[in-house]
Amino acid sequence: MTTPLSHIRNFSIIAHIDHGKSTLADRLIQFTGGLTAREMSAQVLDNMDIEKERGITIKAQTVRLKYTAKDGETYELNLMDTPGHVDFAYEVSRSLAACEGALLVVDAAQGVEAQTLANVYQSIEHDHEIVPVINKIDLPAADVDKVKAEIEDIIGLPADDAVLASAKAGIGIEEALEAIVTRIPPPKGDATAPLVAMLVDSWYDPYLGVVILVRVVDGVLKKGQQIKFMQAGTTHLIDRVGCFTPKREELTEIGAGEIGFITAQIKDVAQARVGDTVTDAKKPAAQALPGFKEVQPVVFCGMFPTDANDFEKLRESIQKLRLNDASFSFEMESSAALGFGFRCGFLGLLHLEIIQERLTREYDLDLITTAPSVVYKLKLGHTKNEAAKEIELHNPADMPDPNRIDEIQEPWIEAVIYVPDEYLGPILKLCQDRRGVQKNLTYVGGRAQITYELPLNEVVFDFYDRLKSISRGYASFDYHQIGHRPGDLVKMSILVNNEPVDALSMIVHRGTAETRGRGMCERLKDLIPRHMFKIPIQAAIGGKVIARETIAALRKDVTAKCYGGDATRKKKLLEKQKEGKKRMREYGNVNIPQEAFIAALRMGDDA
Ligand SMILES: Nc1nc2c(ncn2[C@@H]2O[C@H](COP(=O)(O)OP(=O)(O)OP(=O)(O)O)[C@@H](O)[C@H]2O)c(=O)[nH]1
Repeated sequence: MTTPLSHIRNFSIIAHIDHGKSTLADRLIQFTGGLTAREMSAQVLDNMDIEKERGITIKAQTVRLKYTAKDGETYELNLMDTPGHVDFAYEVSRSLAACEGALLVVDAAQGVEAQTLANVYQSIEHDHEIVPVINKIDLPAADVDKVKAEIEDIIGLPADDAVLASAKAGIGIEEALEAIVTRIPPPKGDATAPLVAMLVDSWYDPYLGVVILVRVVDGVLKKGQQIKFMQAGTTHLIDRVGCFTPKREELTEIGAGEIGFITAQIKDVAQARVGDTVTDAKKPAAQALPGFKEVQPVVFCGMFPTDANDFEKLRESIQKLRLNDASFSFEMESSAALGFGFRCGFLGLLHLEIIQERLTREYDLDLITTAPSVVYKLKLGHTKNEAAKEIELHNPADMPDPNRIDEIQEPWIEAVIYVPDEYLGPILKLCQDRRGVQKNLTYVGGRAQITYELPLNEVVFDFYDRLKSISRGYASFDYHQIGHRPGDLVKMSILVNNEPVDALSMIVHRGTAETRGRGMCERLKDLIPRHMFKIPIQAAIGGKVIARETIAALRKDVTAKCYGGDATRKKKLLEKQKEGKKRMREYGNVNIPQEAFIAALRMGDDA
């Protein structure tokens, strides 16, 4: 038996990072008896190690709670946890589409922040009923009245009846549950219509294969049913249906308005894309649900094993990770200097770092990650043998002959930054330095809301970190892509000991090339250890060197006395010095430590 629509409530919790979403979710689970105190681990919804360590939610999870309200009725509450970082915005959007309402958690000491706003607007777009929850009222710095005023002024939501809570201390939990039942509307749907369900999330489970989270809109999903994914066009036989309480529980069916999981002997998450519509294969719905969007990786980098013998291990590990994350892409790549590896695509730099960290930590791999790059569009003129064409460039090392390039286009974003007044000046300078175009600037209650258009390339590497450090953590930031635009862009090569290092080459704006080149050389100078010989580090555009640093020799330079002598003699001497040394990853005899590749891109204070 499925629960009647009137007794179902589907809601998510939206919040800025660290405002207490996961802690509140855990409390709701605990209060409704989903888990005994002993079963509650530190945080049940954030179930990946890295999520716990970084304190961020990556994959959306849904928990079904049974709550007997003060009206004496028992309700089925489906709580969706949503990721909080800009890199995972699409997953947030899908989760929101599966709900009728949201708890808006705002930190009583921090107040409304940019991510809160971005999520609230999305939630409002989905016609949600939003219940403000002012959390962390136990903190000495809590200022409930100020936060209420902010919710009303900035977001435009009535905050008089906001729930006052401390998720940590367990205050206001029942009030939050009552608000869910009384203020959030039940789902609408037609249990007798043909099956229409939204694919909200999918992940790989070693025992069950691909697990798919669905929100049934109309009809019923049953074990043994033949289903069809309308976008993918594939059909599958459902072998399990169930829900999480948060323990996995098997059911016989998931009815209209409900959220639950299915398995259907699917091997690869790429076959179950978030946003697809699930219908009955024999009695399909006339129309798919709106809003399906293929998520595209925006940041690319190469990943190579430090030890060439680990290539197969890297391939297997990447394949395993990909099983659980269809938004991450990879293809084989070979480089003269680095050997065999993979070119991988990510939703953002945080996504990249998470995957890199998992490969290193969970799969015990020693990796070299090349300079991340966004995707450029190139217009190429015709040659004797080839017609004019447009190509996408994922790897700066593949840049064609500049003479053939008619135009280079780079991706742009619109960013909304939210910052207390006193940090406004430095933030505007940062945006300006990153080639930003200011679109809007408004003040709301001592804070500025700034809208900028920026080239993604200038944001991807360390913009977020810089923003946080300039504003002592108070600025917040959210963005979406707004398409490609032509730019005066050039490829900058980095030469270490006169050898170009492909993995460090990057595409830069001509106007900032010199500053960037100088910055790169200076940072590399610190990152590369001293060797037996002097190492020139140069940044060059085409054949022209635009910046240079030199790493002094560690001890007496044995080649110094051969100036004017021939190159082979120099080489012999160097070979001799190298004898007996461990083989290292080398570029023209220079060993570059792996952290140098990303670290060199962090632009620091100079840009
Ligand atoms: N003092 C106090 N601290 C709280 C309260 N609720 C949560 N915290 C703390 O705030 C920090 C962030 O809480 P989380 O629940 O992980 O925040 P989150 O919003 O889920 O963060 P993301 O998953 O990154 O979006 C943790 O250190 C919590 O212990 C509260 O009511 N009072």
